[in-house]
Amino acid sequence: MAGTSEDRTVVVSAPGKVLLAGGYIVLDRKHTGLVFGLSARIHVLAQEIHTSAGVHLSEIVVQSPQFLNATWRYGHHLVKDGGGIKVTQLQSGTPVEPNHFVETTLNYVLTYISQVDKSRASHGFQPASLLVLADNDYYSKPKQPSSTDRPSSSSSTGDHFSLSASEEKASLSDPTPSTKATTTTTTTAKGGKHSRTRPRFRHFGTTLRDAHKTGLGSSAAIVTALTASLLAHYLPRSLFDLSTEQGRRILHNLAQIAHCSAQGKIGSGFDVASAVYGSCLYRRFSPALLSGLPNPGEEGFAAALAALVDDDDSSRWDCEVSKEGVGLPAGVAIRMCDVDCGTQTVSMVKKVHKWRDGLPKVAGAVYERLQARVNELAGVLSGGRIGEVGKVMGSFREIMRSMGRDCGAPIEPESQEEMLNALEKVDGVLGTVVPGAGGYDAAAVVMKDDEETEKMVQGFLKAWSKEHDIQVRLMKVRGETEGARVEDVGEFKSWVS
Ligand SMILES: Nc1ncnc2c1ncn2[C@@H]1O[C@H](COP(=O)(O)OP(=O)(O)OP(=O)(O)O)[C@@H](O)[C@H]1O
Ligand SMILES: C[C@@](O)(CCOP(=O)(O)O)CC(=O)O
Repeated sequence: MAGTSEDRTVVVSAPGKVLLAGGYIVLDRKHTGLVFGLSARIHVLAQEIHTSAGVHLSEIVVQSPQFLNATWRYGHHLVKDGGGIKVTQLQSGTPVEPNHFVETTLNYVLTYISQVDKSRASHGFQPASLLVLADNDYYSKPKQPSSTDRPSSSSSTGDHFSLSASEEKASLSDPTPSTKATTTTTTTAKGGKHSRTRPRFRHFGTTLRDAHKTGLGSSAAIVTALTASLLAHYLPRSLFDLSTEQGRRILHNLAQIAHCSAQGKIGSGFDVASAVYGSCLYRRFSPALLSGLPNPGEEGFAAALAALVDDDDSSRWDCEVSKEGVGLPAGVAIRMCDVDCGTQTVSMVKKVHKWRDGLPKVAGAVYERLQARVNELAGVLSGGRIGEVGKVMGSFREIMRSMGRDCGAPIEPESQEEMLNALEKVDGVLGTVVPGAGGYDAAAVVMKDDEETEKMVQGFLKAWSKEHDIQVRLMKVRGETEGARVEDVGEFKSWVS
């Protein structure tokens, strides 16, 4: 929670997503998608930077301590003719690659703040530090060195499993059970035991560019959490309060606009919607909504942005987020299997759209069939009809596969098909799917939520990995209904300066 008026330290987190059913069709306002929020969250801790007496600093610093070369420093200025606030990345020492999502979000959110809080004109933006902490499942595990070359001491340099200074900070001083590091014991090449500590936010030993994403929607989660933490840090509660319906609407609208701009395209926005609201049946907003908005820095941008974000006319913001009829049966979980690959969604969407535009009637009928499965799946899951999950998911997969064949996009590649078919035979597994756009992103498994099933699935994936010389693993992440939330700063106190 934000503290007193002097202490504006705040942590906001936003969940990742899994579009269980509705990929492609959800790009069309006629249709909806069934999206679940995930327990993997991106947290952003916003705090003031305290400067020594006489030192004047106006930087906003964003840092991702889990990656190499991931500190972005920004200066900012007010652009004439209502062009809003623009940030400029400052370089000192080793050049740092720009972070387009972070920079764009700052442009939009600082502009919005300066427009709705007139006192900003006189006192500007105090320097702030924004720390991004992503749950480990957003990225594939760094490759484990083979047992013969694994160093025997975890302090050796270059060992991705050793603790970086920041990891030590997190794992050693985190006070609550949920943030405590877990210790696992492995057998070394010489047969000795070797303990290593797994911190809550691990260091991936790579730059962000080289990290292997698992496809949980990191950009939507970071844009949403960064937007919310900036709003909560700089604005008084009377202007932004995430616990209210109005606060969530402001967050949703602003994050959607910033995310679309950073992506350079207008996706359906299901990922930002679930980052804000959690699991839901989602109908997209009309893309025309954003067409009249000037770009950051252009004349009239600030006023137009604030008017659009604050617009509560539902005929303009015509997206629909329905949480009713979305849920999971008791004792059932959505889990994810990382295949350590990742997918180029954009090229897949192009192929599907080319096919749809060439054969509108055929495609229309296929989309209708997919929509029927989306609705059925939502009904079966929220109604607790466990016995029907497999059939509905199987039928959804079949139509997606056939659409993929027709348009030449690997929506359910053969390797995934084979693995999922075999996985569905494991006791306790109810259904599987390659979610979202499909391809090689992490696969989703709807399964019984008990230790026995988890063990069997893990055993299956281990054997499958060995047999096929790949790395497939059951991630810790699970479907979760809650959206963006303010976290207890106390849980992050080792990161507060
Ligand atoms: N931990 C992080 N710290 C800072 N920026 C991040 C972090 N994680 C993601 N980003 C930003 O998000 C971008 C990744 O966005 P992209 O759309 O490629 O992936 P994604 O949203 O995870 O994709 P998918 O929907 O397939 O999961 C990065 O280039 C970076 O700008
Ligand atoms: C293809 C699409 O419908 C879903 C993409 O989902 P994902 O990024 O693969 O989870 C695109 C979109 O909805 O923006």
